[in-house]
Amino acid sequence: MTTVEIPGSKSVTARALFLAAAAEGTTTLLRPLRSDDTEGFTEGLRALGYTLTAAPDRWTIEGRPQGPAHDAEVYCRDGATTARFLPVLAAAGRGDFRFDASAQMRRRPLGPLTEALRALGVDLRHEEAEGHHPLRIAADGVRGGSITLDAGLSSQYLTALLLLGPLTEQGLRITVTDLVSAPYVEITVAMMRSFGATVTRTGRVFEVAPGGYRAATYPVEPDASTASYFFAAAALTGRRLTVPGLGKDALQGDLRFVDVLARMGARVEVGSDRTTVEGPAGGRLSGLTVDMRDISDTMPTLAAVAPFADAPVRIENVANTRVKECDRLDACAENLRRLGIDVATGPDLIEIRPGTPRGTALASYGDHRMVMSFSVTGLRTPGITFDDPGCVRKTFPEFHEVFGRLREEWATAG
Ligand SMILES: O=C(O)C1=C[C@@H](OP(=O)(O)O)[C@@H](O)[C@H](O)C1
Ligand SMILES: C=C(OP(=O)(O)O)C(=O)O
Repeated sequence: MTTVEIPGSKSVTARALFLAAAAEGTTTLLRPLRSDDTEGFTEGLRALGYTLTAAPDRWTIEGRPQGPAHDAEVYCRDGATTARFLPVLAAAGRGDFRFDASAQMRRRPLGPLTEALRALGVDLRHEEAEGHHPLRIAADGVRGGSITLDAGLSSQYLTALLLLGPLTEQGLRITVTDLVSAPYVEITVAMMRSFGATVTRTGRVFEVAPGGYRAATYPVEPDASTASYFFAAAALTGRRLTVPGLGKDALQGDLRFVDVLARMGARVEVGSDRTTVEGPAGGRLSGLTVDMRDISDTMPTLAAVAPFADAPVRIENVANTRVKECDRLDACAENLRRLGIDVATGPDLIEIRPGTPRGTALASYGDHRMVMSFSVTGLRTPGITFDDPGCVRKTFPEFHEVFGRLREEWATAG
């Protein structure tokens, strides 16, 4: 049996960094993710005037409940958590702030979030395209109140506003008209409570009380989206693989990817503090139709193993994957076609037909998930290469070493 240690969750690390910065007192994060996204987040916090000490598995952050207090420029790199959460932290402070991001992140929308901030009285201006980075905020605190939000394109808009709630004078009442990636909001609410905030949800209405956050010692759980590549690898090769640290109490919805693998014929055990997947003999997977609106970061993982199923794999309700690091529906379709697989896409779906992939050069699209997903295909298809394998640095800089060791272990075991 194989055990793979997965690095910390990007989503949990980003939220913990925000909460630590906003809290009264000194927070310690245990086993945070060290990757381009989280380094971008800490670099942004430092630019905003926060003090962080980063030993490898232990970061400490001095909170500043009054928020950033001097003018600053922040470069958010490719990270949407950085690009969507930090402007909100700045808005709660005082000063003139400018935020910019990479070309990839500049293309990704944040209009519903910046509109909501304006509705709350924040003086915010997009420098170039409306609803996109770069942007300027002349911050003078946020009074709070009631807003309506469409989070149908990204749950991160709602997460950012929820995080802001306790930092407002009067609290926030957010009525959500649509919500994609809903489990990420559950992570947000659970973590806000761990840092002392009061949040309630009644159907589509979230209420957040004022009163700030309290520092905590916070252990970061392993990243469930990253774990999906290893679970898929076991499913595809008929092996048994365990990921410690992700069990029944895990915060991340992406762990539900193992339920998809179970429907495809894998044996899945979700224990109190670990999850094990055992692929069917010979990796003979079943086809299926699955709605991935809640867990769409794992859509490319499924797309990459789908050709090996005995019937079509149809993934529905994933329109939002078109506004990620790349247009993931088109990118997956292009790469599957390069592998010789028959595939169809619609505005919000992809259908992959069974086939035998032929090894070839694939396009990375600067998207870590494209590279990690099709590396799994490579377990059964020799000769797959990528034009930009290093883009895994966004969430898992050591991916190729760790995945390579797994390949070797399995090759030796026969
Ligand atoms: O809040 C978060 O940490 C995230 C939310 C999801 O984004 P969307 O809500 O934009 O789908 C997910 O895809 C992203 O990787 C991380
Ligand atoms: C979409 C992703 O990242 P983000 O939105 O946080 O940039 C991802 O990690 O797949």
